[in-house]
Amino acid sequence: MICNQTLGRKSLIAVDALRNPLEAIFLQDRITNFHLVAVSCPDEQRLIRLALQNFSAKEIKSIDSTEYANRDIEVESTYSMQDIQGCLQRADIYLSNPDGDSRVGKLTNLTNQITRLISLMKRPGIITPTALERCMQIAYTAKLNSGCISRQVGALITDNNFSVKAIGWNDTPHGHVPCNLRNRDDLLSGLDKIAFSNYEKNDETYINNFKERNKRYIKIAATGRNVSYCFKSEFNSIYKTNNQVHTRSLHAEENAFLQISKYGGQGIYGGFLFTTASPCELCAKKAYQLGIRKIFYIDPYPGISIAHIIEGGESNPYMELFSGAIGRSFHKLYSPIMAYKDELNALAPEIVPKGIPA
Ligand SMILES: Nc1ccn([C@H]2C[C@H](O)[C@@H](COP(=O)(O)O)O2)c(=O)n1
Repeated sequence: MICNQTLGRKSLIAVDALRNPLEAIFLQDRITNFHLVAVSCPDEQRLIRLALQNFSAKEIKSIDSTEYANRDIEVESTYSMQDIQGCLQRADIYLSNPDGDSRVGKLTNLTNQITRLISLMKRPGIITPTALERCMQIAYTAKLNSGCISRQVGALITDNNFSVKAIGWNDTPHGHVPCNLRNRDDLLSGLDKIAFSNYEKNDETYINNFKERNKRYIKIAATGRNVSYCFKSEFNSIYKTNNQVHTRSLHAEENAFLQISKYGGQGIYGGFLFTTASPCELCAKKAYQLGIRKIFYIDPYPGISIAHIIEGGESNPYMELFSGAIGRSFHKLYSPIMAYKDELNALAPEIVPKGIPA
């Protein structure tokens, strides 16, 4: 919020539209009261809406090829091009706009969310977080524990009253060394033996491929960086596959489900799953089988798990895009500047009732 000196009024500034995550990070790092707001809706709704606005299938394909282009990190222009997915992952606030109708007067759902947000920006702590925000914030915090070098995901399971039953993040099984703490040179020079599997240490095809791929990282190792690696990528590069099963980590959702089997707890039939990335096919099957009723998510994880698993059969869990503040914006918007009681008292001079000695 800035003060417009000519009019003597406070203003909020909306920048429309940021589509590059580095641009967004630049502003997030420099402006304390900057909130990166992602307005999104389920993909099928997005397509309906574009069609309602008379975009042809060809035009939609062309927009998508720019906004959701495949990224090659070795090409310099990658860092300045549009990357909606990258921006979604960096957002501080998510607004969900699932209505098929895009006429402004009809956007009550979106308008309500924006009104709430502006009230919080003007007066942090004026209301408390929603149950969805509270729960997703826990999942969001949990994800930072992940030692996965590809993507960090956090998950939370609650019953249908939002009472927390388990949390999880994607990581290797307890006892295995997480990927961020392993390095290529240790495997090749036979150090840190416990960190590597017998397969990695002994399979000739794997080792030969690994040595070949290692050449590109030699310069980086010389700078002192820990050159860790993703086993899934190494393995898939040999057999020219893209098999997710080879990830060393348990998925965040799976880990949360397993906490209950491991340490005991309450059944979660009919409960809710909060996850920072929508579930893959394997986790979607587990959630379905466990009788999870609603799945709240932030990033759509690529794949067919929603259409193929979640929407199949007749006891479908309901998928809901998360809406609300997360991470640093959660703290900024919900931390009152001073206790509200003190603010009211400071504004209203005390009245001493008659008859009571001062
Ligand atoms: N719903 C999801 C999606 C992914 N992951 C985790 C598993 C791997 O650790 C990592 C894989 O990310 P990527 O497929 O981007 O390599 O993310 C997860 O825990 N839950």
